[in-house]
Formats: sequence, C-alpha cells, structure tokens
Amino acid sequence: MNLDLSLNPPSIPISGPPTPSSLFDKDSSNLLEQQIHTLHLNDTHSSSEELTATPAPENPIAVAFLPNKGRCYLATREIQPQERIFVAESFGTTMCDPWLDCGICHDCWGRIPDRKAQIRLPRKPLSSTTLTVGTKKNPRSKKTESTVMVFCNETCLNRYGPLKADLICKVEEKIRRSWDIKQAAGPNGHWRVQTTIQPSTLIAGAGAATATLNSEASAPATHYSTLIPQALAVASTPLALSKLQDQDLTLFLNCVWNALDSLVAEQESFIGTLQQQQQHERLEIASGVPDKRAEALYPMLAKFLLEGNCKATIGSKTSDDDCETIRLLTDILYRRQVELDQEVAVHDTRETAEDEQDQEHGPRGVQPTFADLCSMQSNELVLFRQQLQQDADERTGAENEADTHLKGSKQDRTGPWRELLSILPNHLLSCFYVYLRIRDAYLLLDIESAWSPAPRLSIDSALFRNILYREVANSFGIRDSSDELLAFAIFPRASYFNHSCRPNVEKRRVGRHFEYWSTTTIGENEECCISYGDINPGRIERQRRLEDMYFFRCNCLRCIEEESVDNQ
Ligand SMILES: C[S@@+](CC[C@H](N)C(=O)[O-])C[C@H]1O[C@@H](n2cnc3c(N)ncnc32)[C@H](O)[C@@H]1O
Repeated sequence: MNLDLSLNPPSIPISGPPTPSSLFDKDSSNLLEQQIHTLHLNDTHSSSEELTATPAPENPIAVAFLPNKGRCYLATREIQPQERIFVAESFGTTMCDPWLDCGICHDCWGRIPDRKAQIRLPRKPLSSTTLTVGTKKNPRSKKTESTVMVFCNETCLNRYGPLKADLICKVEEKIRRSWDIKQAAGPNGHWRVQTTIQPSTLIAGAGAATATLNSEASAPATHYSTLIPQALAVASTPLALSKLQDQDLTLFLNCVWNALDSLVAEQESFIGTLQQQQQHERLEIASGVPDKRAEALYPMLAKFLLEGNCKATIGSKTSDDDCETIRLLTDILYRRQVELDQEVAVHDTRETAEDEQDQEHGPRGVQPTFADLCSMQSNELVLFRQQLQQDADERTGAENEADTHLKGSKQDRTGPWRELLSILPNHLLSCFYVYLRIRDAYLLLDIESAWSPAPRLSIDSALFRNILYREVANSFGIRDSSDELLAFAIFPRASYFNHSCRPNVEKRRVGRHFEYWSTTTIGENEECCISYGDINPGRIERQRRLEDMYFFRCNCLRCIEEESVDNQ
C-alpha cells in the first residue's frame, strides 16, 4: 500500500535535509522489542516537551513526537510558501509488474525516449539450470524469459547499481519458477516434510543448517514443538487473538514466526547442504539427489503449511504482486549487505557522499541507511488485527468454510501445526508463502553459487518482518504524469511526514527523488504535513479511507474542527 504523490517539477533552490534520529541499531533481531520500548518511553513524555523540535538551524524541519500521532516533522523556523524543505532518497524500490518491460527506466522512472539505446537486463540468457520440482519439466513462463529491468542508459544503470540489477534478475528467475508440488509429493518425489523425529535430536542440526545456509551464524533456536504450545497458550482462537494487547500479540507473532523458522531450519538440516552430506545420510529421507531435494524443500513446506489452511491460492506460480514484494525485499537486503560488508568497491556509484547534486534530477537528500528503514513505524500489529477482522467478517452469516475444510481434509499430518494454522488470518499465511518463496530463491542461488560478484544475501523471519511490515502503508507509489502507478519505493526519512486533510506541504517527484515543498506559510514549531491521497470527500469518508488503507484514525486539525462542528 502506498501514499499518493504529486508530480510537479521544482523551480527554486533547496535547504539542507533534516536528519531524523535513528532509534534502532542494525541488529534486526530485537527491533520489535526495541520499538515497543521506544513507544513506551515516548508515552512518558509531557506534551509540552513533545511539541518542541530539536533545534537544527540549518534544517527548516526536524523530527519531534506528538502524543496522538507519533513522530512528525515540525518547522524549526518560519517557513515561507513555496520553500523546498526536504529532499528524500529511497531505500528500496520495485517496479510494478506491468511496467517491467514497457520502456520505463528502473532508476529514474522516466519514459525512455530512445528505445533503441535502452539497456535491457538480463543481458545474457538466464541460467540453464532446470528449475523444476519433481520429474516433470516445466516450460519457462513467458514472464521468466522476458526482460526484467530496463534502463535509459549506462548512467541510469550505474546509478541503480549493475550488480544489484543483475542479482535482482537472478532472483526474479528463481521466484518465477513453477512449484510443481504434486510431482514432488509423489512416491518418486524428492522431498517430503518430516516432523516425526524427536526434537532433541534436531535442535543442534537446525542451528547448524541455518549457519551454513545463511551468512550470519545464528544460535540454535527453540524448536517449534515448544513454540507452538507457547503461542496457543497466549491465544487459541481468532476471537482471543483479536482481544490481545500489543505486547501479547507481539509475543504470539514472535512464537509463530520463530516456529516457522525452526521448521524451516529443521527441514534444511535434513537435507543438509552439499557440504553436510553426513547430516542427511544419517537420517532417512526421500530419494533424490541433494539439489533436487533442495529444489523441492520449499514447495513442500508451502504445501505442508498452507494447503487446506489457506484460502489464498498457493499456486505453482508466484503472483505478480508477490514478485514485486520480493524484488523490493531483495533490493533492501542488497543495500543492507553492502552496508554490512562496507565494500566500497561494490557500492553503487550513487552512494558517494560528495555527489550531492544530480545533474539530471537536481539536489540529493541524505542517503538513508538500513537503520533508517528500521526506525520507520512497523504496521505489523494493525495489519494483523485488520486481517483477523476481515476473515471474521467473511465468515459471518455463512458456514465457517475454513474450519469445515480443515476438519474434512487430510491435513492432520501437520500435527502440532494444525491448530495454530487454523486460527491465523489468511493474510499471514500468504506472507508465509512469500517468505518461503524468497528463501527458496536464495537457497537455489546458494546451491548454484550464483551470488558472486554481488554480495550473498540471506533472510530470516525477523528480517523479513522488519522490512515487510514497514513497507506496508509506508511505501510511496511512483506515478507518471497521467497518474499511472509505475513503481513503489520506500523513503525512510520522508515517512515521518504525518497526514493532514489540510496539508501545508506537498510532494513532488523529480526523477527518483521526492521533494517536499511548503504550500503556505508555516510557523515555527508548527507541524508539517502532507496528504495521504484524496482530501476532497467529506470527513467520514476521508477518515474511513485512512483507516482502511493506513490503519489510523485521523487526528488532523481539519478533522478535529469539523468533528466539533458536527457534534454541536
Ligand atoms: C507514514 S507514518 C508517519 C510517521 C509516524 N507518525 C511515525 O511515528 O513514524 C504514518 C503513521 O503516522 C500516524 N499518523 C499520520 N498522520 C496522522 C493523523 N493525521 N492522525 C493520526 N495519526 C496519524 C499514524 O499512526 C500512521 O499510521
């Protein structure tokens, strides 16, 4: 979901961009806990303190905290109408699927004037590896064969980062592969999810496999056979889930996602990696060569977890929307890895600090970091609650289809998972699917040793959640002059602009930047707000839209004024 944009070009010079404080460190594993702590701390502020922005004389705006809206931008001085107050840089972008090969540049999102001079990626034919599960060879879809990235010219490609572009094309190829789960599950199938082995023998193996398959060694995790009862002790019905306070819901979700990671690690440890033959030779596993087993691992996990439990289609193909999400995640993970590696040589050319003026697209803002992205507001809990409600609404008045289906299905082999899966909203199960898809793609690239020369990426559920639920309702739609949605991008430092139904700031896209311009005189310490889309309808309709799309009840001055008039 995205915030709407306006697309007018700039005409006057820039003031320096503000630097919002980063509340979180780069270790993603405890970000959720830290976020709760931070919000708790913020709750203890007095309102007079909260309304004072930290002075930053060179910047016209600074981040502050408002009790009923969270963080916001306040003016640090009087701002005149038509001042450019901020330039935002993205940290993660993804082109919408229909535009992948339609002459829109992946870097500047402009229409490519010279179609003959454009650069189309991948340049070389895609990997010859047969990406099928089971014995049947699946013909490549047209999507896989088509170009996945187009750039105006070398300048745009270099700014985007050729290594990253190449990597995203490789990932795209993997996520488009067909998951033929029926074939994989047959008697001659390559892999079956096994959950009958004693947990005590698995925990060490699971940790070892994770350490091998992911670049960061992780401590052996708690096994799902412990985590699932823990989750169900917190809530065992959708109704109980809907009543949980934030802290308990976070605990519940942590148990669920950690349980998924534990299952994934356990199954990976059965396969082992190519270097861990002894591990899986000890265990009785289905026949097949290791790489075939690995190819079948994630499709089978999806079948095990989702089939019969999820109303969303767990198809053999990844939906276009899911591909968009995975490209965005990969872009972000790539940039995070570059930060972690601090490999200047591999770094995109656009990242040089002294290059503050882009000849084609005007001035640049401060380059955001992964920590900036992690300090954005996570919408995981509100989204979860909304999805629970939606599922409940769908069930009202009709037979509880999901439950009937479960009871009559052959899903009993899911054992301890069954009860847990049956109470989760469908949307969360769809997120599992995207998570398994991305892990599948990365595992195949591991097996093919296909990362180099780009940095090797890995993901676990904590990282996945940290990124995914910050993208939700926080990413910006990139539109062309006819309002066509071309792409999505995350602008971490721009995400502190709150909404107002009477905004005093407007966004303008200039190439791949966003610029923020005052539309009126803004007094010192006054809040600077943009609008999240259409502000023309009446108050009730405006508020309903914001609640549905962005999960909050609007507390802007206009709504407060109109509400008090309505109540008189
Ligand atoms: C893009 S973020 C803006 C920054 C956010 N306040 C923060 O602390 O990170 C959007 C969120 O800010 C809050 N918000 C923005 N505009 C608001 C408004 N007019 N009334 C109430 N809350 C608002 C809501 O929580 C919303 O989900």
